[in-house]
Amino acid sequence: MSLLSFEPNRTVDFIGLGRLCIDLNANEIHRPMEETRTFTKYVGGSPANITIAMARLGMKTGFIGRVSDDQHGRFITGYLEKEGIDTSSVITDRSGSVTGLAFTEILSPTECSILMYRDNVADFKLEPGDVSEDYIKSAKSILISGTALAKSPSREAAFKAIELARKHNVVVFFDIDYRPYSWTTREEAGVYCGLVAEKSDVILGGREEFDLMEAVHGPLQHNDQATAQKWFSHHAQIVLVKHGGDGSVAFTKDGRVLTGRTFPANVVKTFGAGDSFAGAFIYGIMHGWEVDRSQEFGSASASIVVSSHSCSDAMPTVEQIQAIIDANPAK
Ligand SMILES: Nc1ncnc2c1ncn2[C@@H]1O[C@H](COP(=O)(O)OP(=O)(O)OP(=O)(O)O)[C@@H](O)[C@H]1O
Ligand SMILES: O=C(O)C[C@@H](O)[C@H](O)C(=O)CO
Repeated sequence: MSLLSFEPNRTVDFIGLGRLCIDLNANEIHRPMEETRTFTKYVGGSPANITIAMARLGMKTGFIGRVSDDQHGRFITGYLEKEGIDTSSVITDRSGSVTGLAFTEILSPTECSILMYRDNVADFKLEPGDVSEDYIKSAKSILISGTALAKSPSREAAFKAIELARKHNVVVFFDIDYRPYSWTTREEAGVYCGLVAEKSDVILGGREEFDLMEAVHGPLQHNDQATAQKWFSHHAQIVLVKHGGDGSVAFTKDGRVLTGRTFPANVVKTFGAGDSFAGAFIYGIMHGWEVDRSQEFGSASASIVVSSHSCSDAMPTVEQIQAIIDANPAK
């Protein structure tokens, strides 16, 4: 019995909301960024990556966000359109804002860091007026990423989108996506992410991201099962806790606990695992797959993206993911 019901007669399967940025991934890997001379430019931003993942998997997708009024903003919008993502709610911000830049440093396959330039970014200029009720009610699902809650008016736009989603039976996926550089304090992040988690149908996050919310919306459990029960007392039907190379654990409101395995990877960089996992996991859930099959699909996708230099460009197709699964049958 499916835990979630997606409205059948909707023109859009999935809408992402939040940051549209640019990743500048160091080409000279295995050295500090001080020694890096060249970077490769990709579209980035966690919700953008996840939406691109969904589009690459053949889903009808759209995005609600703002881009800067410059070459970077046009690059991002053009890329989304080439991927078949509807950009009718991607707005060019004309306040002089800039595009968020993520400079990534790849010291080793397991030591990666991101240097974020996010002053005056366009994505935080998203306004409640940019969120169209007609657009929201045209969708089966919407993704809210936690960082969209870090600054106003983006915060209010995200809350408006959630209220409209609830009103029109649009399934709300919440990726906690805690990025310290965008928040004033951890407590602030905990407050707002917790308020969104209370309204969400599916919550994805790492252990420390759930701890962040529980520090405010207490009690602190450091226990995945207890964490899931907490959010089931609100709206959640699925709580998924990501554990990096150790896989993931999914909890369903009807009492199931499902462990997601990982797949072998020639790891180039660790980041991008969460976004690729989320895109393929959500794909599975939206196709009515069992949660554990969706976890497996997400993990296989992540193994491809962590083995790649990029995040968005590397998001795989259904066939590519299935090939990983077929080559690594469960024991
Ligand atoms: N080194 C790895 N090799 C193979 N699969 C991995 C690896 N790291 C993560 N994964 C897969 O990706 C999923 C999500 O990874 P993780 O828990 O690191 O998410 P995250 O912290 O959100 O990632 P990100 O670094 O993109 O923010 C894991 O549950 C696992 O299935
Ligand atoms: O989400 C960000 O702002 C950074 C991403 O663009 C980057 O690709 C990443 O860290 C993915 O996990």
